[in-house]
Amino acid sequence: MTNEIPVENLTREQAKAELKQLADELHRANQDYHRDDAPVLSDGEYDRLKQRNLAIESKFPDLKRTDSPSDQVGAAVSEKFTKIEHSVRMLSLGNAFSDEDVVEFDERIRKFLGITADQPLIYTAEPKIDGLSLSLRYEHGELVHAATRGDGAIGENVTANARVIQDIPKSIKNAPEIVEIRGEVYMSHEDFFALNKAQSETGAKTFANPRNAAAGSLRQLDSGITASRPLRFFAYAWGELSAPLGDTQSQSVVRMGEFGFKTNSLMKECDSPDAMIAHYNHIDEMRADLGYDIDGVVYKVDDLALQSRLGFRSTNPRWAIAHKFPAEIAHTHLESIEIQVGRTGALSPVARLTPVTVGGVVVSNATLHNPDYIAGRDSKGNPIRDGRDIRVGDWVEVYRAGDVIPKIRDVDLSKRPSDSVPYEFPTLCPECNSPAIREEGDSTVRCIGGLICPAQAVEGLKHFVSRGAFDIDGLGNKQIEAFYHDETLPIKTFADIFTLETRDNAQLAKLKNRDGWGVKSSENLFYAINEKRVVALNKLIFALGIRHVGDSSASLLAKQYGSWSALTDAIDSIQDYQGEAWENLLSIDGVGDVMARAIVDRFHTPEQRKIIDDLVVHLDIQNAIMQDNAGSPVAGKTVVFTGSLELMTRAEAKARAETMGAKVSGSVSKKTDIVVAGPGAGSKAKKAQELGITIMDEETWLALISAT
Ligand SMILES: NC(=O)c1ccc[n+]([C@@H]2O[C@H](COP(=O)([O-])OP(=O)(O)OC[C@H]3O[C@@H](n4cnc5c(N)ncnc54)[C@H](O)[C@@H]3O)[C@@H](O)[C@H]2O)c1
Ligand SMILES: [Zn+2]
Repeated sequence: MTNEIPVENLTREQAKAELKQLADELHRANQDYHRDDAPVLSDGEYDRLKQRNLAIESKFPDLKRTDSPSDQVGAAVSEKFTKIEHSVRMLSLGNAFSDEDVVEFDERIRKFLGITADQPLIYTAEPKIDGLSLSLRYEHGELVHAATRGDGAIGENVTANARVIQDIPKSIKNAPEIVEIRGEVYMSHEDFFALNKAQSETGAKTFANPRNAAAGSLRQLDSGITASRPLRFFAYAWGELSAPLGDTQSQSVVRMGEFGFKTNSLMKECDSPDAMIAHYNHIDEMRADLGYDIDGVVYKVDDLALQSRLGFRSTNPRWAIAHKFPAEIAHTHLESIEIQVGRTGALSPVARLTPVTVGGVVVSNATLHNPDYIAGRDSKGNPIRDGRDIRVGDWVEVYRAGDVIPKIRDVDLSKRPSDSVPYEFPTLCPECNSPAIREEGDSTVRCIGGLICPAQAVEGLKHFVSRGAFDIDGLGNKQIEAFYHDETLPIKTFADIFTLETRDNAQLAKLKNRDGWGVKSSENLFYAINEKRVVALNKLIFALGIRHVGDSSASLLAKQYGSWSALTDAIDSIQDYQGEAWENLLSIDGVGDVMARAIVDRFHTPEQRKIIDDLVVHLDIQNAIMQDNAGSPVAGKTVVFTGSLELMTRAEAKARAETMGAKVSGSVSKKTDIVVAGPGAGSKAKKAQELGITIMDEETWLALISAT
């Protein structure tokens, strides 16, 4: 919704229609998030839609719907659970997104209560835990039931599950007859990572963030599953009480601690908006080191007598507000910088971060682009971030926009450790120790090791088998990694893929004994590989993974040269990036100097060339219909030369035929279209005659192909 109309310009009609649409969208988002633990929108986007809905409603109060999302808490309970009606409603919180919002919150409260600016008013400020809320009812000190928030009035009965959470006491001492303790069920970062790892090892579903993991784990029908999940609980509020727990918010929380609940040690009493904001900033700074997710800071009026005078408004208490952290931005430590080597040898710096949840997703890596970006320069050499460089140990600002890879936007110099040193970009490839070089005008540093570099070799193989290239069923990234490192039956080069079956049989079917492979799956793999021995020229060129040559460039090259031999002959004849063949290559629309050099370099480097030559002997490469030959009389035809040729050599005849879009074959079959027979043509000409195939002499053939 980038081109949405500003709220002040909306007509009544538009406002009405949009309120309907927002109600639907937010209703759906609430169900995805609260009932199904599977949000589709990011939290930032959800908050934005909700704010817009609110803004439209305040401009057109009479258009506010009866099912307005502003009046709803969470989502209706899932049918999976029995229901529990809350004796005191479980509410949501109003939001503050800026410091001004906090100041206004204080002003509103003072105005409501008639407390002037010079009179004291105490607030508590505490982390807003990003989990899901749970209400625990104790009667005579015994836990009798536990319920999720649900839609605020009716929650899901998760009593059996609450009983298996360690932080939740089964009974409490010295408590009033009826006590409802409310708080947040959450999962620590460490436990979240361990759970996801275990889940993925058993092929079970993994969770996007600790909140979803906590919600998914609590809302289980089998409490055995809940018990196996490391859930934690912080107490911060209460529902029905037969006697108060204290006179203030702070006292009540202390009392809950005495009952045996965990309470948050970062809760602080503040006497002004400034103090609240200062504590918010302090908590923001600690955020990355807490070990669990928080998404803001909650401020509450401390005095419970004032809280009850303030009361509620729709779905929120008037006496509290959640000051949210910006959803798509987070701050964290840069623990180290790692270099990843890609298929083209590019050394990509990756920041390893202390995990932090940004926009609902846990982020532990971010791209640092290239050496310049780390040093604080853009591609033109202009300073970025005012020239601030990025160092290991720094405190950095991470952001995500949409679904893109997280990035580091800025660094806080005030938090830089005094012993930190500027990052030195490696001059050797970390994978193969070959020199890593930065070419003129290129912001990227590259390993020159080519396919002797294991990183490039593995990435090159992954590309080779990818869709759009050889696309071999059953041979994906995971299998390539495994085969590359396998000792008995390795795949180190392209050709190794096509010799896999022979090598395997020679070793008495080793593959089928390997982990994850059986007779059937190895046979399937060999079948899939054999199917791909016949390959279109453009696919082969693309599969080689030559730098700058994507699939459309590969098709252009294939159309230009028509055949593999024409292509290699042309490139082999190029010297010092000059001459006719070089000019021809450059003349292809879409092939520039940089790409042309990359192609020539690839074919002219002996080790690299050997890899290609070793590969093509296993393939049946199909010619491309050449662009210029769309009208060629022999385009797409299969030609056989037999007998001795007098006007040209065999190699030349083949190359020229291929240049014209024909396919040259060594033997005559039903698929043959033309047989060019020179003197002494024997059995092939005879067979052609029997099959009724066109037979012509060399001269006629030459006339035919030069006619166009
Ligand atoms: N991505 C989505 O599609 C989607 C959908 C719905 C909701 N959401 C997210 O949830 C938020 C709204 O959910 P909400 O209704 O739970 O409101 P909320 O998260 O803004 O605030 C209310 C909740 O805060 C929790 N909380 C944590 N620590 C607390 C503390 N110390 N004191 C008091 N309460 C504390 C309680 O569970 C309480 O119910 C949105 O802002 C959004 O971030 C996202
Ligand atoms: Zn290398």
